[in-house]
Amino acid sequence: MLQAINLTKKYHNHIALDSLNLTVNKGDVFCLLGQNGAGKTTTINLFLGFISPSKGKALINGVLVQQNDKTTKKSLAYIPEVVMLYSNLTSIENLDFFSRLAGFTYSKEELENFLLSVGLPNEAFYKRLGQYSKGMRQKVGIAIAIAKNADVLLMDEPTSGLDPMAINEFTELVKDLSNQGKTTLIATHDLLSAAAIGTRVGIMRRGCLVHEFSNTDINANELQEVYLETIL
Ligand SMILES: Nc1ncnc2c1ncn2[C@@H]1O[C@H](COP(=O)(O)OP(=O)(O)OP(=O)(O)O)[C@@H](O)[C@H]1O
Repeated sequence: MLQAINLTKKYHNHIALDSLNLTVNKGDVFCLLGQNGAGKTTTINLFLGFISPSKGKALINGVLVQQNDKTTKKSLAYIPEVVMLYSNLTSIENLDFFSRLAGFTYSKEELENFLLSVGLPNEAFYKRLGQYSKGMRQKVGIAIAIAKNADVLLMDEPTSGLDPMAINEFTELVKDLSNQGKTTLIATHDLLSAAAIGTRVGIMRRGCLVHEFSNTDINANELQEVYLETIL
């Protein structure tokens, strides 16, 4: 579970995030929408402990996030827009390396099963990442998150630059993870994906969360209308 309590980040006199109150429960996929500079990445960075709040708290599974404290990082996986992996290693080697870093040692068969579970084709397992598309790299990133046993996933612009087929595969994968009980927070500009994946959707404006919907409250067209009204 993720919680923000009056979470605030100031840079000098500029408020990047203004008293955010948010709870993302187990199994929820919360999609944060908002224009450039609305405060989405700041929110993610505060949960990651990359930056510290000026006021308020970020909690992961009830534990306070603190910069340079590894406690909350163990239950977290971060999928950035471009997943950073070793291009000269295969996906199996990357997965093995990052799993060991997180304290897990898996057999070859177990590693292959993680990659299969995210929909990576067998023939890609032993190819170097340098030959992978963006969508395939992202799948390896998600396999690493699963292998690390992370129950909270933070994603920043995960569908940016993906083709429609890859977006569709990503959507199905996130839904599966949600059904398995993962807690997911996604910062995105992709309204259609947010409407398709989000169990909840929030719209930010100038550091504030100004709207919050459950997926049963709103469809993609209505979401687009509210979004456009919000940013005008
Ligand atoms: N290190 C920093 N120093 C000063 N201001 C910053 C810093 N990081 C972010 N900001 C400011 O904080 C505000 C929120 O930025 P943030 O990156 O969270 O927005 P965003 O919603 O993720 O935007 P985008 O969609 O472009 O990624 C912006 O006004 C940005 O300029």
